[in-house]
Amino acid sequence: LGAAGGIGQPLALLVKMSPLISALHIYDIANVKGVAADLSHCNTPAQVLGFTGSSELPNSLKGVDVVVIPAGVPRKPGMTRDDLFSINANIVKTLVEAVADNCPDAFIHIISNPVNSTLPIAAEVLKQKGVYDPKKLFGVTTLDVVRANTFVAQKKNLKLIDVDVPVVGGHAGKTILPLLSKTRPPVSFNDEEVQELTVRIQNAGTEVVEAKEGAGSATLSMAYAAARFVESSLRALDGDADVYECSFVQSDLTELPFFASRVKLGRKGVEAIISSDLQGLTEYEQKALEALKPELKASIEKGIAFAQKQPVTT
Ligand SMILES: NC(=O)c1ccc[n+]([C@@H]2O[C@H](COP(=O)([O-])OP(=O)(O)OC[C@H]3O[C@@H](n4cnc5c(N)ncnc54)[C@H](O)[C@@H]3O)[C@@H](O)[C@H]2O)c1
Ligand SMILES: O=C(O)C[C@H](O)C(=O)O
Repeated sequence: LGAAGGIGQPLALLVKMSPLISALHIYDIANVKGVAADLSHCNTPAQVLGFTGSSELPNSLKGVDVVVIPAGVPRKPGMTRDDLFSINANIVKTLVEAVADNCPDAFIHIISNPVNSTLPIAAEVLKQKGVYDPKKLFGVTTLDVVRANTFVAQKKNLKLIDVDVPVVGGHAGKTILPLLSKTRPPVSFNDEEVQELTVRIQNAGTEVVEAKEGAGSATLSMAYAAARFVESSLRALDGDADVYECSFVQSDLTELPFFASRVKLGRKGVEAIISSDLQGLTEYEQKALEALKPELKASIEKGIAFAQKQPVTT
C-alpha cells in the first residue's frame, strides 16, 4: 500500500522477483496501473495486479497473506520523523482499517514514519476492530539492521554476508540502539568505534535525507530491507523453522508495550521474542537503553492517544 512511491516501486520490483510469491497486489492513492503493467512484463511467476484509489483498496486486500505499508510522506532536511505524524497517522489509520475489514489474518508490515507511533496506531485500530493479533503486526526496522551490518563490515573489514548486528529499541534517532557487543560473528570494538558506529547507525536516515536535499528519504535501501522482511515472513508462513528478524512489535522485554528486538517468526507470526540479546549488555549499551525509553514511551503514547481520540469507522 503506497506502491507508486519511492519505496513502493523498487519494493514491488524486488518482490516480483521472489519465487515465494504467487500474486502481487499493488495499491496507491495515485495511479499505479502503469507500474503494474510495467512490472507484469517481467518473466517471473508472481501475477501482478494494480489497484488505484480508495474505491479499489478493499479488493486489493482480499486474500492476501502479507500487507506492506510504505504509504505516506517522507522527511525533508531539518525535519524529524515525528514531524510526519500529522499526515501519516491518518494515512496509516485508514489503511489499517481496510486491512482489518478485508484480510484480518494477514501479517502487517508498517514502514510509514514515525514507526514508533504508527505501529501503536495500527495496534489500536486493530483492537477497536476486534481483530488485533499482536503476533502479526510488525514495525519494519530491518533497514537499521541492514545499515548496522554494512557499517560494521566496512569498519572491521569483514565479509558482509557474515555480519549480523541486532538493533533494538525503536526507529528514530537515539531510540535506534545497535547492540554491537552482540554482533555475530563476535567482533571486538574499542570505545571510540562503538561511539562512532552507534551514532552513524542512528543518524543514517538523516544522512540520506540530507544527501537527497529535499527529494525525500531512503527508498532503495529501504526497499531492499523491506523485501528481506517480506521474504522472511513468507519463509515463516511456509513453515521454515529458522527465521529470525529484528522488528518493532508488542513486547514484554521491557516495561514499554512495544519494543524492537530480534524475534523468531513462524506460521502464526512472532513465535518468540529473543530476550537473551538484552542480557549481558555493556555499560554503554545499558545506559543507551535506559536513555531511549522516555522518548520511545512518549512516541508510543502519542500514537495510542491519537487512535483512541478518533475511533475507527465501521
Ligand atoms: N521504516 C523505515 O525504516 C523507513 C525507511 C524509509 C522511509 N520510511 C517512510 O516510508 C514512507 C514512504 O516513503 P517514500 O519515500 O516511499 O515516500 P513517497 O512520497 O515517495 O511515496 C509514498 C507513496 O504513498 C502514497 N500514498 C499517500 N497517501 C496514501 C494513501 N492514503 N493510500 C495509499 N497510498 C498513499 C503516495 O501516493 C506515494 O506514492 C515515509 O513515511 C517514510 O518516512 C520508513
Ligand atoms: O530517515 C527517514 O526519515 C526515513 C527512514 O526512517 C530511514 O531511516 O531512512
